[in-house]
Amino acid sequence: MPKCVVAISGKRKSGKDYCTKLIKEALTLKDVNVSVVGISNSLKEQFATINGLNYAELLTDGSYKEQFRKEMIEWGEKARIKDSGLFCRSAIDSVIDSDVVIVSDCRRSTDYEFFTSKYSTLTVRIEASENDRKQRGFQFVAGIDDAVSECGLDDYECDLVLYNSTGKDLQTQIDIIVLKIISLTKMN
Ligand SMILES: Nc1ncnc2c1ncn2[C@@H]1O[C@H](COP(=O)(O)OP(=O)(O)OP(=O)(O)O)[C@@H](O)[C@H]1O
Repeated sequence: MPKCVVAISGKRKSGKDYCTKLIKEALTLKDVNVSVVGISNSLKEQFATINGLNYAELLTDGSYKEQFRKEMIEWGEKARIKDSGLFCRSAIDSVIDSDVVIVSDCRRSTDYEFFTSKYSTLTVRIEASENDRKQRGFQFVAGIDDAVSECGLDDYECDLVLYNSTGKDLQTQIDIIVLKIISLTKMN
């Protein structure tokens, strides 16, 4: 069972994956046994298994994923109504022996409820200016960026906020988060 779950959220192109990678590298340098999982990957894996599809292709942004996108979203919503923790559970079950698990894409309050109720969890919000996000490829899409799947955690009070914008000292913030994670692993 993980000693610490780092549950990351943030708007599109805020840098969730980028910061996850930096946190993972910094923890690995300190000999911490750490894994990274994604809730949306867990959804895609289950959808692929049930429908006999190519999971690896569903992970890419190509036309294969686009063919199944709508159906996959609808299936995921129905599955979440029955069991809101389904994809969180299957994501973390795959790495249950790691001391630290970073969940790189929490989007809904039910995701945070799942992890905080079961594990010693550090909730981390990645913040970036809209300008920086746009430079990283963000474009507002109605129906996506104003939906619960993107805004569900906007008002959640996370334990830590990481400012990943131009002019912010990201590395110092990563160092602080890493110390906090290590202290949590020592308490459990
Ligand atoms: N501090 C940074 N310095 C340089 N490049 C960055 C920084 N933060 C993010 N990026 C780049 O911006 C792009 C988007 O970042 P990333 O994929 O981490 O965002 P995300 O929040 O995971 O996006 P999405 O919500 O679409 O999954 C990537 O190409 C990443 O390498």
